Amino acid sequence: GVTEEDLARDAEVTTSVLTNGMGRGLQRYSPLEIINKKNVKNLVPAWAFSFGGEKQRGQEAQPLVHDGIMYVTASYSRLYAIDVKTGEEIWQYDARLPEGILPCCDVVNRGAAIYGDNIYFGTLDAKIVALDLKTGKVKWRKTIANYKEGYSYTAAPLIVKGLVITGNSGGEFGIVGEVQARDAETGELVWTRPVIEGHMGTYKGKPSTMTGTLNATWPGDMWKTGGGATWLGGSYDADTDTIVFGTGNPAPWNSWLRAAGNPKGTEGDNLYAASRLGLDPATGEIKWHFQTTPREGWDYDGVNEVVPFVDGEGKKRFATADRNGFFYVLNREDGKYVRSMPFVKDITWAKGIDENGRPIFNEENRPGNPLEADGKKGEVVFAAPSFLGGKNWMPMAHSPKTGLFYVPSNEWGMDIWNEPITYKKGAAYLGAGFTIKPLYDDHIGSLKAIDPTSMKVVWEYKNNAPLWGGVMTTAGGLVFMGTPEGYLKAFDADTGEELWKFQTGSGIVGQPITWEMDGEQYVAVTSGWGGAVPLWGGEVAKKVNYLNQGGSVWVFKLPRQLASAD
Ligand SMILES: O=C(O)c1cc(C(=O)O)c2c(n1)C(=O)C(=O)c1cc(C(=O)O)[nH]c1-2
Ligand SMILES: [Ca+2]
Repeated sequence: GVTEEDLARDAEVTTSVLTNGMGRGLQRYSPLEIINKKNVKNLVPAWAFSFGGEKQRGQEAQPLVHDGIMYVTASYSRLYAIDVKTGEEIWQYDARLPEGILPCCDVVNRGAAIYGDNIYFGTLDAKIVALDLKTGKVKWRKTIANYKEGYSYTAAPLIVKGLVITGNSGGEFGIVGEVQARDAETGELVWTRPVIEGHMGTYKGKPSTMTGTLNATWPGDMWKTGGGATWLGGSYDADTDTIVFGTGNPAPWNSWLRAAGNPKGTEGDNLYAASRLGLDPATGEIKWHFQTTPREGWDYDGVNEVVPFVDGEGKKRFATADRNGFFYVLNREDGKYVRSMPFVKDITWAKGIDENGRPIFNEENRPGNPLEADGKKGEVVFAAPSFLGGKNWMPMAHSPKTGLFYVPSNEWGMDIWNEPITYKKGAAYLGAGFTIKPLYDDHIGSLKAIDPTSMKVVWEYKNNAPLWGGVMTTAGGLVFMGTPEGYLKAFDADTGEELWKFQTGSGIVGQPITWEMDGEQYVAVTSGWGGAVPLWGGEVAKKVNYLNQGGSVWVFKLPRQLASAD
């Protein structure tokens, strides 16, 4: 079976991909260099596999490869085991979702996790399932939360020291964000860590510690339905033995309902929504927090992946590119702010970031309070980035070789306004309206190579449609990324020059991987347009409504005889 040591070495071992992120640090970097800048043009398809049915919605998964089998999840909470040599199906599992599930942003699933003889994945009805790797038989199935209250699940689980660690989704329904750890063998809960102040964590079935201080940064009872969904899963920094989870938007979106009126210092910050939390994997206790958007009011979820790396000065850091448009470097020991830069162009909501990492707000760019207007609709503001973010869920990659981060971003804005809202269990809890708009005629998507030490953009690749897929980089000097237009592309990691592309037949919102088999290097990515853009993208959704849906995984290889060819 797969051990903790195997997971710890996943970033270095090139013959398998056992974890989300190609290593629990989520660098999405492969030391493989069989495919390089010169020969990448000879990359050809090896096989493709269809997920079948009418269920062709967004395919956001990262595949895994282990012991001759590819494991890949698909929309509507399905999981496939495929012979990695031939592309033939070995088994499939369909979670058969109940009526009435409430995912905010398409029926996506971002991937699975392998440990022991099991594979684990979460389903849209907020359950976590353990399946036998060889047969696909269910070993156990546990409830993360009640889907009827608006909870769902879309992320890849994280495995650390025999624990299956999951977050939750539902920030648009007034749920409470939480991280849970289960015994991988039995599925029994070991600890829970709610992320909103005032809620009680548990350890082995007993109350552990309260998160924060009751009513310190939330007015009245608003903490009870405060959001902060931990919907993108976490990373693990082995050097400091810390699990890092981001937390989503506070609920409701209307930030006037979460405002101060509270004399205790950090009034109305709404901790720990729109934050990053460093957790102790053994107990779920919070070691540190860093809030990117206090009293968030534009739907800037703070869930983005936190990636441990070593910077140009040899210091151990974390990097994270927030939905709010700023790229942050944090200290690895305590999560303290080190430096930041805007990574999209026309940020309106903040003038910048102060020396403590706190945004310097443009208060006039906060959507207005309905109570200061006609009581029904507050003042409309045009804000950028749009609520879908300078960067949404799609993960960046880091190359220790170039030292750069490759950040998939989008340049767009929105009209946004607030409305009154009261909480009703299982109903949308926004108190806001919005229309997303492009900022430039020729592009929305922008892949940026960012130097995390000098804080400069080294190169940029502009894409017409918004980017919605993950990025991967390799020691061969390459960056791989898919586009909604359907291409998987390879770029020169130093210059951004496009070196190869292949049309997969539907938009790519998946996450590429690479591995080595019989001395040849392979690349795989899922294809199938979807996710939040077609559902929530306003004028941008109209602009890209010609894109076709799909549902497949594509596998490419560099044939041995073409590895040295010009
Ligand atoms: O607050 C939440 O619980 C939550 C969950 C999810 C999700 O689980 O997919 C998304 C969002 N928020 C969100 O704000 C968002 O823009 C988004 C985009 C996507 C996607 O897969 O395209 N999911 C989500
Ligand atoms: Ca959200």
